Amino acid sequence: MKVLVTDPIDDAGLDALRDAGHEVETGYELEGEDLLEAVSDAHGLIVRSGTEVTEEVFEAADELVIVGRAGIGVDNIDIDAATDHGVIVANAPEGNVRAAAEHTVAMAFATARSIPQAHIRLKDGEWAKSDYLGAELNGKTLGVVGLGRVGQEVAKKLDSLGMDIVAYDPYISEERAQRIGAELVDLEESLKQADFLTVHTPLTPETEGLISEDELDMLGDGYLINCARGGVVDEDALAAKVEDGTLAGAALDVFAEEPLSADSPLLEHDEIIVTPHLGASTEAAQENVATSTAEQVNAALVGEPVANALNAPSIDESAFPRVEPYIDIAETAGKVAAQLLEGRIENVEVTYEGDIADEDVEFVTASALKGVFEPLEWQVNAVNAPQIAEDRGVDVTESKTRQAEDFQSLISVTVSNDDDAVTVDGTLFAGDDPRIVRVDGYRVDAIPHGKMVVTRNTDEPGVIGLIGSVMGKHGVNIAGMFNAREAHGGEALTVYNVDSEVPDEAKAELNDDERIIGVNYITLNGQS
Ligand SMILES: NC(=O)C1=CN([C@@H]2O[C@H](COP(=O)(O)OP(=O)(O)OC[C@H]3O[C@@H](n4cnc5c(N)ncnc54)[C@H](O)[C@@H]3O)[C@@H](O)[C@H]2O)C=CC1
Ligand SMILES: O=C(O)C(=O)COP(=O)(O)O
Repeated sequence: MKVLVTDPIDDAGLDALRDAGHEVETGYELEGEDLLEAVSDAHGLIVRSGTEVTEEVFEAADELVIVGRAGIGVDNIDIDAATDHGVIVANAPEGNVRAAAEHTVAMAFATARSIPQAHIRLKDGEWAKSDYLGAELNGKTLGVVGLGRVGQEVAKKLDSLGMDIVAYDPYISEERAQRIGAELVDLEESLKQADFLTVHTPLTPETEGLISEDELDMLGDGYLINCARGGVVDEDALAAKVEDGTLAGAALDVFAEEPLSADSPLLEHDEIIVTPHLGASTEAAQENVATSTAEQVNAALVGEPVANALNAPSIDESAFPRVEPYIDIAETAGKVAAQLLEGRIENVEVTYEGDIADEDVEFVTASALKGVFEPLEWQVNAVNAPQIAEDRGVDVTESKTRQAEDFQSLISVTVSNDDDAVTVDGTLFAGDDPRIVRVDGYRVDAIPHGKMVVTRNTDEPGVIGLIGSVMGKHGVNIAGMFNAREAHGGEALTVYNVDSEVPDEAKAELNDDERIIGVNYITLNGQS
């Protein structure tokens, strides 16, 4: 398969992709139409922060299975569009944390001691010793905005250098903050207390412009460090606060627009020191993130779970072998149920009984939903099926019970609306032999395969013969069948495996017979 890599990643990642047999195409300058063209036959796409992966990219990429982000921030990837197109987005959330934290610490020292400014003057032959009187970090207060992986690492490092730590992060627990020696406060308090404020949030609609003029006023004559994302800090307000001498200094690794334009006001002030988004640029970090991303792309391309998928149901790698055999039968049960229901699907319930109830089944439920929607939608997979359910206003419930009546593990998919409900149960015989064992309450033993017909009829002599002869007349060969009935003389249900599609005339002819209650032709190969 083809993996397109549009930002430079370490060779270790490229080698891992090639070793898995993929064709790797690198295109580090690709944009616009060239990017759309290059991605049109790609199965995997790997980016860093330099590529905007927009809806247009997903529209152009019919074969795309996964976008791997060799790093943390995914603000350059339209994840909603990825989900709509059934494409997994996965990042590498661990590999560059230390590098980003070390860079932040370096930037704190660099701004506090004016290292870049003094360096340039000395290179220019000027011994400007008396112009620089720096600030010590020891004994000062560090305000951390966003106490996630990087924020915590920075807090730990600067705590050990004698700083007091206050942090603002509405999504982490007091206990977590305390464990790393940080006091959780609100944003205002963190700004007021901080001598150095460091930003470590993702860029989201909520964090965009989080640090603007008012917040910088609260920081007063402190230092601001941003090695997270450009848009979190208002650059014009920052430049103005440095210009008017309010802020002592700032150190920025990231910018709202990258590469930073040469006429940015941020470049006009010596007190604002800048690096070109170097936080993750260490050999170790790049090797880590490239390897982790390549592994995830390789996994996705063979249908295995993706460890850090951001928009797909996740499965713990160690649990996957136990869950994997149920993925297909869940999808099949969903497909059969959806095709048997009369009218619109309003609810889907997926029930797990027995051993399978002990497992993390998020992916299996998503596969059942894939089965439910596949007869109705073109591009549905386990990534976008939950979203499709939400978009269509379909209520999805999942339930588990450790008790199983007749099977070691049983998966039931029920689709329903106000007027009707159909339940299809599936299991695995001998560990891996998929079977449909109940349809709408009837015990059957059907091998889910290709094309099937489900008939409901009164239980009386000659009906099966009638069905067989009508099928035969229309050239439909019956490959297998399983018949079940409520009670002698009551209603019966028969599942047939057939070798070809059942023409409408055959269905009509059967439906004309008063002994036939219903005939459903079901295909397990995508759309009906
Ligand atoms: N300069 C560089 O090269 C690098 C930049 N980064 C960036 O650093 C940032 C942090 O990365 P991680 O720590 O790994 O992410 P993370 O997801 O582990 O942590 C982010 C933290 O921000 C918090 N947060 C979210 N919204 C918030 C809000 N409105 N106010 C306050 N806190 C909020 C979250 O609760 C979370 O604890 C990301 O933007 C990432 O892209 C990461 C690595 C390298
Ligand atoms: O991992 C992140 O979030 C980073 O910002 C690193 O970006 P990069 O991979 O160096 O473009």
